[in-house]
Amino acid sequence: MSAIHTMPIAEPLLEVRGLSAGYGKRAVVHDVDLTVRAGEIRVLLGHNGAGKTTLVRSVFGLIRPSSGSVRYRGEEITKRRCADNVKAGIALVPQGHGIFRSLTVRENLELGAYTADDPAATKTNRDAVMDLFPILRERAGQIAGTMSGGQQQMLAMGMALMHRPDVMILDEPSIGLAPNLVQRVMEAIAEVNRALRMAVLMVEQNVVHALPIAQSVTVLRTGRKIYEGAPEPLGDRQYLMTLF
Ligand SMILES: Nc1ncnc2c1ncn2[C@@H]1O[C@H](COP(=O)(O)OP(=O)(O)OP(=O)(O)O)[C@@H](O)[C@H]1O
Repeated sequence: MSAIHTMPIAEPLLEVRGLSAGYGKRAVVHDVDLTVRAGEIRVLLGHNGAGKTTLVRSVFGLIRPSSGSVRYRGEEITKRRCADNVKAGIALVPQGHGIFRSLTVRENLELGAYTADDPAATKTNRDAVMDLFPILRERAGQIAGTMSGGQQQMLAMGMALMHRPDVMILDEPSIGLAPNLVQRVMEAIAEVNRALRMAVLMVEQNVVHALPIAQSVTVLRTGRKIYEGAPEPLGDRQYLMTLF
């Protein structure tokens, strides 16, 4: 008798269902479903203004959705405060890094653990983050704003990792970076995902650099989901053009 081998499907960590959100009376995201499974990298693609940032900020609790729900590990978290989401294991690295430019790298990492009240754990986590990003150890005493854009992005991720999240939401980590730095940042994201088995939801416009590290992809156009699936079909430029 032959056995049927199937890949185990990882449990869903974040489940977004029918989410709509906007600003005042203006609806920007319409009825979007999206799932992030444990350990995967899901890339959220779409043009400028497609609603990607609005969607991830709504998931994280920075914007109150007008309808729909967000569940984390099966628990309803729609409209929960973002500080509680951070404590529960969700991290957001905002567009433009969100670092404190006039503080040192070390101080930034310590501020990344601001909701933790265990100095010993903070030190252990800081050491672990510096093992993952050796440049942050080398530059520990440097003023963060004087580092390169790529290094600042690593620091922003390092700050998010201080809480040992299970899922990290990255909003356009490639923005403003030279192509060689984009490549390095993508490799760092893939490495963090592998080493920590941490799920990633990454907003990107840079299809060329984002697709190689994606395990699943969602594409938004004018606030609606128009593609959901594997990254491979999007490698076909002509097909991609029909979506964008
Ligand atoms: N704070 C705000 N107030 C009002 N409208 C906003 C606000 N932020 C974004 N918008 C509008 O919502 C729409 C979606 O913006 P959003 O930033 O979510 O898109 P995006 O896909 O992330 O784009 P980008 O790649 O440029 O960041 C845009 O038309 C934008 O002008």
